[in-house]
Amino acid sequence: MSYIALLTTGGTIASSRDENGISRPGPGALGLDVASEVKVRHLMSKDSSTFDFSDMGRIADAVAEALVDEACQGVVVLHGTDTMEESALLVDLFHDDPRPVVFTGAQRTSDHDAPDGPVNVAAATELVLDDTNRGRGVLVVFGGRALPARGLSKWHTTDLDAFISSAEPRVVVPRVDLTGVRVDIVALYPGADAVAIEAFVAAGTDGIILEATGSGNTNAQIVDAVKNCGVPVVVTTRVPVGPIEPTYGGGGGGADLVDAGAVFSPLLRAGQARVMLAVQIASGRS
Ligand SMILES: NC(=O)C[C@H](N)C(=O)O
Repeated sequence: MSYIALLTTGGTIASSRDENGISRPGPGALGLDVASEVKVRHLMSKDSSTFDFSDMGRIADAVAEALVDEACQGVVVLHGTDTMEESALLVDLFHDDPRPVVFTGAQRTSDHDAPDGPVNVAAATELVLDDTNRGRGVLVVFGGRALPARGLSKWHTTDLDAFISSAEPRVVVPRVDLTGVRVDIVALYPGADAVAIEAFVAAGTDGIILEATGSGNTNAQIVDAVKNCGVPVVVTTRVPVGPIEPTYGGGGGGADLVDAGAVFSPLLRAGQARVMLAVQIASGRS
């Protein structure tokens, strides 16, 4: 009999609040009425902000393992919203199977008066069962919308419609292990200097994501630090929406960053640009 594989990882959807109102993921009931054609596998019970590359790799492995069975129609992954964009992208990069993989979660805990988790899970399972979603890669179903994982970012801390997506074209790459890869994100702002870049290089970073201002701009000190850092540098922006382009000069513009050796991420924001660069670094090693 065919079925949907449901992988749980924790997050608010699996959380309840203690007497002080603090939310913590628990191993117990998700408050869901899962249909009999759903096979649940509890992977972990963590807040997604605590995830590292090995946790994300475990999720990618579990998705691949679930899809080994031909009777599995697709996979739903329950995941915290804080880093869903990173895990969903990692799974999407390796997902070369037409069956849908859908991430979802919740903004409200399962003990909330009006939890959003059950509706999101129902929407995610419906999406897996709809054949028109075959071949679309990894999707995120949340707050009434289905978005591609590629280009996803969390745009609202509490709204039930928590994500936006810039829908980059999909490219699938061979699976790699990210263990031991270190990619750091440097936030840029007026007056930023080389200290963070130099500290990450001293700590042994393999690559740096610059979360630049505007369409991908900064100042001459950062451009100099990029020129001298000796590791790959990818430029993204702190602006939530819009293309990232090297269209400015003047010493600290995006065009100067490119001249200094940086590469632009046309749409991905920092979290996903970091996963993408880590996969590229790991692929170069294997
Ligand atoms: N809404 C959520 O799921 C947030 C939670 N901190 C998590 O990412 O695990």
